[in-house]
Amino acid sequence: MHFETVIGLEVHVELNTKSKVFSGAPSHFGAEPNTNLSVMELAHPGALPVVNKTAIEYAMKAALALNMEIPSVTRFDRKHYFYPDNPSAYQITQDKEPIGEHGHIEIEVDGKKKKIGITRLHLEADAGKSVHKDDHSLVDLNRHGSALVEIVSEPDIRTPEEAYKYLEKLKSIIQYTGVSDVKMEEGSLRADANISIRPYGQDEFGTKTELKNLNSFNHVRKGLEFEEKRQQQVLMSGGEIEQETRRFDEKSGETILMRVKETADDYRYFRDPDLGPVRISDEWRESVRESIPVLPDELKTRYIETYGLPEYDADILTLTKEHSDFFNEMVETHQADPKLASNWIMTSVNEYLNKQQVELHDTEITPKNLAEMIGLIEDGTISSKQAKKLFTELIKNGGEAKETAKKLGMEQISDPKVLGEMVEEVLNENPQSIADFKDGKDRAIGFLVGQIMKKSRGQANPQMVNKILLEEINKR
Ligand SMILES: Nc1ncnc2c1ncn2[C@@H]1O[C@H](COP(=O)(O)OP(=O)(O)OP(=O)(O)O)[C@@H](O)[C@H]1O
Ligand SMILES: [Mg+2]
Ligand SMILES: [Mg+2]
Repeated sequence: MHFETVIGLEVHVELNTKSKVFSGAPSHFGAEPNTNLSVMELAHPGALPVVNKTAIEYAMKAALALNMEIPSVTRFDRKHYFYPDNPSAYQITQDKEPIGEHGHIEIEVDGKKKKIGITRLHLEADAGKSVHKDDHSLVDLNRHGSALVEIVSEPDIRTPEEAYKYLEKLKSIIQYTGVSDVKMEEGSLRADANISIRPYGQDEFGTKTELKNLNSFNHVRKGLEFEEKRQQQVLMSGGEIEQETRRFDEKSGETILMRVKETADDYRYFRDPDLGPVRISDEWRESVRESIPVLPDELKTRYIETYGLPEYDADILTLTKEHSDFFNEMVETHQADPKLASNWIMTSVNEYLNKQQVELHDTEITPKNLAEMIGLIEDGTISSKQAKKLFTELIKNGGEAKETAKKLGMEQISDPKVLGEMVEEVLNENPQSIADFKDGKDRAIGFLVGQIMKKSRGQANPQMVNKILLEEINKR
């Protein structure tokens, strides 16, 4: 039997507001445990929430960037559950009237574009953290009450690869808006994946399982691939899928049962009586819309249409804001050739970042020195082989391209007189190669060029060597 996979993603994004969503306590990452607190987070009797206006605006910004509609009134509800890191025993969230609804983003898989619907985006208070040590548990409430948005996709995703692309695109859009750092490793972006399968042609969805503990987009993809196969095996062997929450185990690459959901959780949602409705006027919504910077899709089109870049390049350059800002500055401020700039960023720069597991701002390469370096290749001052070495030096230790090239003794020899003498010497030393070339063995030229490069310790300008060499051979 053939099955179709159905996937829906829940993504939590922590907003980078200075203070928490319902109190004035600070909310920066990395503080000493239990220092980002106020009476609100501790749920002291009588503590009252006040909604953070910036958090509302950031949530609106994210919603608009995701093509969502924003209603004129949005409200807050209490979602109840007991947990040691939740002193009030409820979470302030939004149930029926979220800030954003009916959005979508466009992804591309194997050259095919596809729209993935986004059901809703709502604003809520993040939870605290329990840290388990030996035989006891510690509670850190620093994250408790930080402004969090949950972005819920429609079950429109059909493959683990589409899920990966959706996350990549969502992350890049949110990053461009500037409302979150979207760093999975710091917990400012977290994803849960819901997945079910059904026989092809069947209308109803199958029973879904929910994957948690996904620490990277790669794990999302791997976890979904495993789960897809596991569910198929269960159905093929006559079993039934249980509605379960499972976690992804990175060591084995398998998903492991955490708990079975027999019924829907009873959160006893009700309107938070301490928080009034938030009214969103057309003017407010439109002023937030205007504050949204150019988003990756628009930038991508601009790269293709204005700079003539292939779609492939444009995609990679717009994956992070840091990359496209870097590229823009190379091209606009330092007049680098767009295609050459793109090539260097996509290959050498990205290879270095992947290998060292760092980000652009952690390195010493700048739009200025990379653009200068490309200029040196273009005007023949350095060879492309030398450029590779110079690049490594620049990205590690920085410096101006020209000066660094000089320091590394890299300037190319382009003086025809000096090159002419070298050609002369090499030809005199290798009469057999000249004869071979005249017999039609083109490979002899390569050998001769190699000898000249060797003589010049790699500094001769190869194009000029080629030209002079051919001229001289033809004279003999
Ligand atoms: N049969 C299904 N197969 C795969 N995905 C599904 C299926 N039904 C729903 N989904 C997806 O599961 C997700 C459900 O998220 P939602 O936040 O609405 O509910 P929840 O996870 O049950 O609630 P909570 O946020 O309290 O955990 C959505 O992304 C939705 O598209
Ligand atoms: Mg949810
Ligand atoms: Mg869920």
